[in-house]
Amino acid sequence: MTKRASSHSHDPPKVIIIGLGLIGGSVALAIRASHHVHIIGIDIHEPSLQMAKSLDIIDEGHTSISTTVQDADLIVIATPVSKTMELLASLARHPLKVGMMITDVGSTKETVVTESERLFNEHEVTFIGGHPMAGSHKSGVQGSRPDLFENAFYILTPGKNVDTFAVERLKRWLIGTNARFIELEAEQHDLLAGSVSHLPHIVAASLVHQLIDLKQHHPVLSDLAAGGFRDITRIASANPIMWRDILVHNKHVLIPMMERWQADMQTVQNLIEEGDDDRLQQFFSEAKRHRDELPAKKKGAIPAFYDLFVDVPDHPGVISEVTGILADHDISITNIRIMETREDIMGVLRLSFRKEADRQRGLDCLEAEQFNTYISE
Ligand SMILES: NC(=O)C1=CN([C@@H]2O[C@H](COP(=O)(O)OP(=O)(O)OC[C@H]3O[C@@H](n4cnc5c(N)ncnc54)[C@H](O)[C@@H]3O)[C@@H](O)[C@H]2O)C=CC1
Ligand SMILES: O=C(O)C(=O)Cc1ccc(O)cc1
Repeated sequence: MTKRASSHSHDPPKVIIIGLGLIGGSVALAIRASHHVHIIGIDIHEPSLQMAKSLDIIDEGHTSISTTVQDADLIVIATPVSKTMELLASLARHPLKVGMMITDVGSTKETVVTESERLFNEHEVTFIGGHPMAGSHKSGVQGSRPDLFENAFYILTPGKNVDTFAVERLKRWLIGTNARFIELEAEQHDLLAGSVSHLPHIVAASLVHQLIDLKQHHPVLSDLAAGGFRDITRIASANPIMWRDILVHNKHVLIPMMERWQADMQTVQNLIEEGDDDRLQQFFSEAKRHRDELPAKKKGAIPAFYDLFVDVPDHPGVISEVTGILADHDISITNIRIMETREDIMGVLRLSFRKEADRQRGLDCLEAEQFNTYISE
């Protein structure tokens, strides 16, 4: 169902965000940063709406789509994918403004794009699938940031009936994300996201499951599972409902990938059993070569951090001196780690920043205080 525009021409455009979590909130903030708009948030969880309102992410909030959608110029659906499918069906039953646009942010694209093509076939509205390839294992609107997608790939999957002007229009809406837009076929998107994001997520969760079993007999294991284990399993702390939906909607990609994964595990097992040292080493060196070739600074499904290394003399108080200099210049760091203590009693601090600009400012002010800093890719 579509209807003619009814709002007054001087009213700011109306943007509706359905699902005010980490991603919905961050998209709202990015749109607000670049447009004069009225933003309506819709979420079944009332406290999320209140939080979004108090953080000035939305202008008004509602717990159902009801009548609010009819004047919308842009609707962004930012719920777990199965809910997105239901919401698309529900939107198609509502009167919508002619020429308005709907997009989503879900981690899988094919089922959503196919469903939208079926539902909006007769409507004068445009649906373009979207997937910002950045985020976090933390969920909820309180973690929203306008720069969450800065420099990240933001994949758009326009269906076959969508023209290039509509894609440009959506990019303009999302310009405040400062993301790098690329267009892919939904099918290709799901294959690639399956490989770099969905399968690794299953593996991370499965590693944690192994730990649960062993921990029952060896309580000290939790303490030992710091460092590498924490890094490789960080994503297993993400929202289980969201990940359940991703697996359900990317089933046909993930099943063959998991078969391949199991075959690879079997191969490694055979090499160990056969004592084939050469091929075992080859297994690791080939993986290392390809891993080392991955771009270091680009944001992808695994967020990159901007690291700065600082030589520090090994004396008490030096760490607070470094962090104090950064705090004095109002520069936030996301992580700090003592890398090594060298024989010549110098240590190395690794400081992680969220943005390249922050790292550069950090470098400038630490160098000004006579610290030796360097960047290593
Ligand atoms: N978390 C991440 O890092 C990324 C997530 N995505 C995708 O973004 C989408 C949202 O993820 P997050 O923001 O992380 O989740 P979240 O859990 O932070 O937020 C989801 C929000 O949707 C609301 N919601 C659920 N059902 C609803 C319904 N029927 N109507 C209205 N609101 C409803 C929830 O109350 C919640 O506030 C998912 O489809 C996910 O696949 C995409 C890129 C990155
Ligand atoms: O936290 C991380 O490293 C992520 O990989 C976040 C993420 C989760 C789901 C996506 O579809 C995209 C990015």
